[in-house]
Amino acid sequence: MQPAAAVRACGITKTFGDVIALDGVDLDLAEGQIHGLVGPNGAGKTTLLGMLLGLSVADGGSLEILGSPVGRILSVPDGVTGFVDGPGLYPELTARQNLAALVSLRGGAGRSAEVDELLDRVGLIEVAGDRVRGFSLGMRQRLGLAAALLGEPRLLVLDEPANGLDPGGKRQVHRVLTDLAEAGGTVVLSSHRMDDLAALCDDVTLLSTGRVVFSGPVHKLASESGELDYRLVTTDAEGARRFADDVPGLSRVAGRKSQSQYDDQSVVVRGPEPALDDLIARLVGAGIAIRELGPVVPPLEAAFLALTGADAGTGPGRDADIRPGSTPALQETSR
Ligand SMILES: Nc1ncnc2c1ncn2[C@@H]1O[C@H](COP(=O)(O)OP(=O)(O)OP(=O)(O)O)[C@@H](O)[C@H]1O
Repeated sequence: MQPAAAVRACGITKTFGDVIALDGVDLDLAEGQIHGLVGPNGAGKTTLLGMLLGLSVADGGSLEILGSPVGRILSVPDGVTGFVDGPGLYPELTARQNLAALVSLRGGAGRSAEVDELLDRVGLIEVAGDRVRGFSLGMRQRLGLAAALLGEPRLLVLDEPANGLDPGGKRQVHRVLTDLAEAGGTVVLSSHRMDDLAALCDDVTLLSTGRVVFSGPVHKLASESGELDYRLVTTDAEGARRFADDVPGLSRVAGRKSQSQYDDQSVVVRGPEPALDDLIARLVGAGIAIRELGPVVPPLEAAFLALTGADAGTGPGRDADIRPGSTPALQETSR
């Protein structure tokens, strides 16, 4: 049986004056899923998330949240929580008092055990008695997440929840979100970090200028990357270049200078995977060992750039194929 839909959006439009923020967006989120929303700055992610939180209404299209239709009024069903543009917190109150205030606003006095349990889950129990005014960005994010988790939401909506988090904090937040989804809750979050989305999300929706340009499993998005550039570091760079020039379908491209100690020994090639396999087999056959091999731009990032039309000139050596016999000059970048 298909899981029930937590969100069903069809043809959502939203304009701000002349700006079309959302332009016929469809979104189907199954219950128990973690869904990622990704896209360039200004793509419409926050606008869409705000709508799911009842902070704004669509100009056109239909929206159903947790089985209830949402009309043209600012409201969403019970069980929807989250934040966009950072969590709203009381700076003069402590972390514990912030959560307790929310509990009592919702008529749930006497649930202090839940408050402390949540503070513990997001890694703030040690600073539960400190005023939020002195909290770092990452600590505020953690507290905002704890606030959103009060009362066990059925749909949790988060705008860049990993913003400002250190690696440990990120892992903690990932665990909290995964636990919620395993318990049947639905999470929809935006992020600019493709690696975070890959680690966390079942499906992703890629928005570009208010339109959906991809929606589906993360691994399928990766397969939209087209041909990738691969950097190879071998024990014989000159030999590797010669072999690369001989492999049909493979071209050598100029690599950007990276921090790698192997820069002078690396070769960057572009082509389909079978051609890359052919090169590897030839190198190994010739006794040239491979020390490093990987895509220069990770596949998810490459897919993002390709589908949003943002890849022109961003790849290393784009439009700078190297002819056999020439020496690849590593390009300096400003990074
Ligand atoms: N309240 C508003 N008034 C006017 N324009 C707005 C408003 N909110 C959003 N926009 C515009 O709508 C478009 C989409 O904005 P939105 O904030 O949804 O994008 P985003 O994908 O979240 O971007 P970012 O990654 O930079 O946060 C942008 O062009 C933005 O300038």
